Amino acid sequence: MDLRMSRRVTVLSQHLVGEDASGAAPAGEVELQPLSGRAAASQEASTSYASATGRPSSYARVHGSASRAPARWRRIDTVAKEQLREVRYEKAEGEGIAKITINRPEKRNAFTPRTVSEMSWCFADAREDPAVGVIILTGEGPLAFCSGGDQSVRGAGGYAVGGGHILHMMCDLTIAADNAVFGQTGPKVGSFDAGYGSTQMARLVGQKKAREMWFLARLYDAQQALDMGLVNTVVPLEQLEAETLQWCREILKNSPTALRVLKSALNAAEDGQAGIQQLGGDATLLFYQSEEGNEGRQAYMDKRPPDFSRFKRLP
Ligand SMILES: CC(C)(COP(=O)(O)OP(=O)(O)OC[C@H]1O[C@@H](n2cnc3c(N)ncnc32)[C@H](O)[C@@H]1OP(=O)(O)O)[C@@H](O)C(=O)NCCC(=O)NCCSC(=O)CCC(=O)c1ccccc1C(=O)O
Repeated sequence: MDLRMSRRVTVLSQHLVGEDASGAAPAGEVELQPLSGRAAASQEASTSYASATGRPSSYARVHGSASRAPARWRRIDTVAKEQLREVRYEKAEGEGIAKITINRPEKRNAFTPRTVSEMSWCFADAREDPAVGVIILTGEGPLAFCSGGDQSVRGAGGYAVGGGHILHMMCDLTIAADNAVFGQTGPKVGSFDAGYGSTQMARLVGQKKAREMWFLARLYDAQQALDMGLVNTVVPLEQLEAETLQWCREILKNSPTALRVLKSALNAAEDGQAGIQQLGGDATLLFYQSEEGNEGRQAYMDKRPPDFSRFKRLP
C-alpha cells in the first residue's frame, strides 16, 4: 500500500509495541527510560518560536500556538459501501482532521488483508474530502500501534503489505508515545519488505542503521528512535492525542497549496518519474488558476489567438 498516494498530510501517532499495563518492561525487551534529554527537548521545540530578543517575535505574535483541546470525533461506520470491522474511522467536527484507528487491540493491532483494505477505503475517503487536511493513523489501546501483519492469516501466496513499522515510516510525521518500541521482526519470522520498508528506512535513518535494524531485527525504544531520526517527537502516552491534535491544528493553519507542493517536492526526489508527475500535476493545478493559464483556454473558446503579451518573462 502506497500511503504517499494521499496528497494530504498524514500524521501517525502511537507506537509499534508497548510495555504491559503494569508499566514494567517484559523480560528480554528493552527497558524504557523516562522522557528526558532530546525527547523532552523535542517536545518543547514543537511548541515554541525562538526569538533573539527573548520576547515573543512578531512571527510568534501573529501565528501563536494551536489548541491541544480534545476533538469532537464523529464516527463513520460505512465507507465505500462497506461496513468497517477492523478499523475505526472518525472525522473531527468543524476541523479538517480525519482519524483512522487500527482496531484489533487483542492482537496488538496486527493487520489482516481486510484491515489493509479498510484502511485504503478510509484513506481514499479522506483524500476525496475537501474538508480534510490532515489524517491521523493510529492504533487502538495503550499497548500497540500495530504489530505488523497478522501471522495467523499469512498465506503462501503472500500479500504486498509490510509491517506496522513500515506504516509509520511511510507517514509524513511520526509522534511517538514514550512507551513506544520500534523495529522490524521480518528476518526472525520469515518475512521482509524489500520495497519502501527498506528504501524509505535507509532514507530516514541512513544505510548503516537501516541494515542494523533489518539484519539484527532488534527492538528500539522511543528515545533511540528519536535519536536516529525515525520519529519527530516523543511525548508521554497520556499526552499523545493532545500533542497530535496540536500538530494537526498547527499544520491546518498553514497554506494548503504550500503544504501540497512541499510534500510533492520532498517526495519527488525519491519517487522518480511518479514523483515528478505529482509535482508536475501540482504545477498544472496552480497554472490553471492563473490569468495566464486562463488566457490560453479562453482564447481557444473565443476562437481567437491568445494574447500572452501582458505576462512577464521573469528571469
Ligand atoms: C508486538 C509484540 C512484541 C507485543 O508483545 P506483547 O505486548 O507481550 O503481546 P503478546 O502477548 O505477544 O501478543 C498479544 C496477543 O496478540 C497476538 N499477536 C501479536 N502480534 C501478532 C501478529 N503480528 N500476528 C498474530 N498475532 C499477534 C499474540 O499472539 C497474542 O495472542 P495470544 O492469543 O494472547 O497468544 C509481540 O506480540 C510480537 O512480537 N508480535 C509479532 C510481531 C511480528 O513478528 N509481526 C510480523 C512482522 S512481518 C509482517 O508484518 C509482514 C506481513 C505479513 O506477515 C502478512 C500478514 C498477513 C497477510 C499477509 C502478510 C504478508 O506477508 O504479506
